[in-house]
Amino acid sequence: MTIDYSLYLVTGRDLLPEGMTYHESLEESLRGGVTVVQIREKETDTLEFLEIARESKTLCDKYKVPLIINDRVDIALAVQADGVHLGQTDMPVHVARTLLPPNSIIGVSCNNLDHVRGAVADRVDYIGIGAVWATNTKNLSNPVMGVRGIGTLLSALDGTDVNAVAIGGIKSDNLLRTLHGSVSPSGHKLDGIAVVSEIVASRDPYNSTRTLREIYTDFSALLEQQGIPRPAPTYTADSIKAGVIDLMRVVRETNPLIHQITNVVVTNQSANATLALGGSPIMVTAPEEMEDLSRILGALLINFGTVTSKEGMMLAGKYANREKKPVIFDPVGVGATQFRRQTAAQLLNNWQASVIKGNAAELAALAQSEEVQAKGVDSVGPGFVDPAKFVRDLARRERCVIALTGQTDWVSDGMTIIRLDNGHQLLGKITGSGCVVGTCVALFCAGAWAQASSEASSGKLVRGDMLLGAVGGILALTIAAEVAAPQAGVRGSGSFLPALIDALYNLTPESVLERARVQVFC
Ligand SMILES: Nc1ncnc2c1ncn2[C@@H]1O[C@H](COP(=O)(O)OP(=O)(O)OP(=O)(O)O)[C@@H](O)[C@H]1O
Ligand SMILES: Cc1ncsc1CCO
Repeated sequence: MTIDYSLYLVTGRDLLPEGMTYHESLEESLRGGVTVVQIREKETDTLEFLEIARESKTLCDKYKVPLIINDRVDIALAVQADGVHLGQTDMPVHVARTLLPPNSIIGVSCNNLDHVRGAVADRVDYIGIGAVWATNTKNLSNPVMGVRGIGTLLSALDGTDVNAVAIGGIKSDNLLRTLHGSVSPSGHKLDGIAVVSEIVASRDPYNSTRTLREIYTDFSALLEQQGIPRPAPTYTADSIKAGVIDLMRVVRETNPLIHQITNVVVTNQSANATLALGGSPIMVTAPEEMEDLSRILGALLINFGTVTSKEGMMLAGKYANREKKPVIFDPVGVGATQFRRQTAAQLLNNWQASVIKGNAAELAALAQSEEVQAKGVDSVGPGFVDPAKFVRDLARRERCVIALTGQTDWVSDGMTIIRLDNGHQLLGKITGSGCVVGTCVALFCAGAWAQASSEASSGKLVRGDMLLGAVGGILALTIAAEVAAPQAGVRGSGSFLPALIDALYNLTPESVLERARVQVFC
């Protein structure tokens, strides 16, 4: 039997809001579009469970939705349910199979690779993987694995026809993030998501279900679109330059608020660079402020050069994702310490970056490559043998734009690769030039966000062309450096910095068009 796992409801009567009957809640969620129903009644006596199962079966039949019973093979048999869902300590799959009619659906809960391998060997129909997020729902005491954990387990399903549903704390405000992030490095995706309290505890289960359905459908439509090859070439060097000067105009006209959680070394120069290019900086770190800020900001920059509030970084990215705002991540010195490696992994598990920007050593550490070595926050040595392939592969793995900085800058969204050859060697002589690149990228991404329509971002985790935003930010700073360095007052790196801010302030579209050295590879 083939079933649509996309919106899998797990019931739990203990979560029903006061005044809402089980029957009413289930019927409303079926009307709203749940595609599978699992009844989970851990504490209920057999007779009561049987009654609930009968009532559910009648309702599910009415809406032609399959009914799965948690744990109790006898109840599934008694009400002729479509299948059972088994936990790791419930009846073994092969025993359940001998008891159930042929073609019954069998699903198993998995929270580690051994569970998944076991389920594949047992030829189950689907696995439930979780918990994705922390949850208060009773009976869901599985370890929280985050979207990256889900992706790792999905790898073990490559080449099989076992379906996968993620479970644990999935709500309308993290669904898109869950769907985008829960992908294995080989590209294996979820077949559905299981929801408990967002629907069962809702006073309006019909509309709660519709909202989840809409998000799922938009995401699926986007995936289908991505399967269709793009007409090549989508970008040319000229279209990139024209797009960048247009973003420069949008930034100056819209004066976006750029929220920057950055390091103490560069905070002042980053705020001044933001103002010089026409944006408004806000450099706050307190976790309590993140939700309010997410609604008004144009882009968020998270630079962990000096981590002062990990919680603030966690929340800021989460809320920015919810608002489809650009999130620029600069994992400064990520390879330098174990703490930094762990923090980067935790942050990327919590939110989706729109652009990850770093020097060769930082991006190598993020990609777990030994090819480039670090000295604290600096990159040492000649860099990657094949930087174009490196940025493209990392962009595919992280499903975001990657900007690799250095004497030559490389940017990719996983399809297009762009090489940029502007800059000046004095940029390497001031601290935090890479950090200010991150600020400029955030500004141009905010411009891209302001320019895009909300319809065009349907199903996407961020609104606007982040590839163009990343290229724009890099070109603005590197071209400003070329303009600043030969100025009469510049006698070394000390006087270079204020001249650089002046050059950002006076940057003209003409000088960007004239100087930009852009090469596009598709
Ligand atoms: N020798 C150079 N010639 C031209 N441009 C350079 C040179 N060095 C750096 N740049 C430019 O400076 C910007 C910052 O790059 P870099 O890779 O040095 O950052 P970073 O190492 O992260 O800096 P920091 O850690 O100080 O913030 C890049 O966009 C790059 O184009
Ligand atoms: C020097 C330095 N140390 C931590 S962050 C930073 C700024 C450049 O990355």
